[in-house]
Amino acid sequence: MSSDSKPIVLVTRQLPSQAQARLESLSDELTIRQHKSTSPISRQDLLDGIKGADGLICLLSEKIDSELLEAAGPRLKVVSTVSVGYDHVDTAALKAHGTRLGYTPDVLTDATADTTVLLALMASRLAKRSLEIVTSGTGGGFSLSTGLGTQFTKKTLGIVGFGRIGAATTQRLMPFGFSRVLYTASRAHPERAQPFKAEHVSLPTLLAHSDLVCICCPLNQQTEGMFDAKAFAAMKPSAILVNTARGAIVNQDDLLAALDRGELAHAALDVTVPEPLPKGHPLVRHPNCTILPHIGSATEETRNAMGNMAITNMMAGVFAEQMTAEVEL
Ligand SMILES: O=CC(=O)O
Repeated sequence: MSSDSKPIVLVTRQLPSQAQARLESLSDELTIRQHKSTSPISRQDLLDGIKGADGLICLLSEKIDSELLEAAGPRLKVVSTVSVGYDHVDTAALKAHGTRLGYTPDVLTDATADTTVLLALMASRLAKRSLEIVTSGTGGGFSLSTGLGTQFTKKTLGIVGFGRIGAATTQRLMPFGFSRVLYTASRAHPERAQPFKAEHVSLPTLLAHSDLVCICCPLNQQTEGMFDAKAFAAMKPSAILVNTARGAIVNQDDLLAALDRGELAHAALDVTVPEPLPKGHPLVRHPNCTILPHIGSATEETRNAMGNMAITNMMAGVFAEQMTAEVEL
């Protein structure tokens, strides 16, 4: 194919190594424009790079809206996001533009559930405090009565959003000894819940009874700001909150006030608004808040699988074929 007639694809980031090699192997079929960096593309470079493109591979850091679609022009057939969440995409604008949307569910379920467990254990066993003591050299060694965390034996687990990641998180946490599992979801999932005897309850009931609350739901109009002052006031003062979904599900000002008031014991967050939080942000400094830099799916295996699925979705979109995972717009 001559370079003039080859479809043009914009890729907004350096992909993980195996996926990058596959992308480069497609250069006979595609004209690839790539922001070959591990840092986000600037908005201006995105708007310039998308002009006349047939396909886009993007990340959750890029806002896909009508301005971008207008800059792209009528050839843009597919947006393929390297993420399971697509709250950064204006789906109505995409539909109106006649552009398909690919995403990467399933392949990141295990890694994200692992990260949720990691944060739950870090919070329950006060890992932030212990790491700081060792790093600052202020620790006095083994202590019988200080630095004591809590354990999950005979406690109640609350899962907010009982999709693939919520269920995988529950499966991993059950061996820690939870005696009861509650979940909220827009509808009951009896089959998914059955192995754990998980009970479908309202959010207030889940918050009132859970010792560990894990947010595993997508960000949308219903869930934005769902964890606000009222929700924190309803939690057990001994409870731990883990968020590996999206930062905007939690009202961070309300969370800070709730932690200061002792309305919950600890918040462990993989996601925040913005990402990263500015240096010295009160939540970063808070002794009862543990923050990771959005590493939910960050394993070699998973990120390569996500990159590969995004390439497959992009190719299917550009050549009018069936995608591995397409969002119904
Ligand atoms: O947060 C990551 C994703 O949505 O894949």
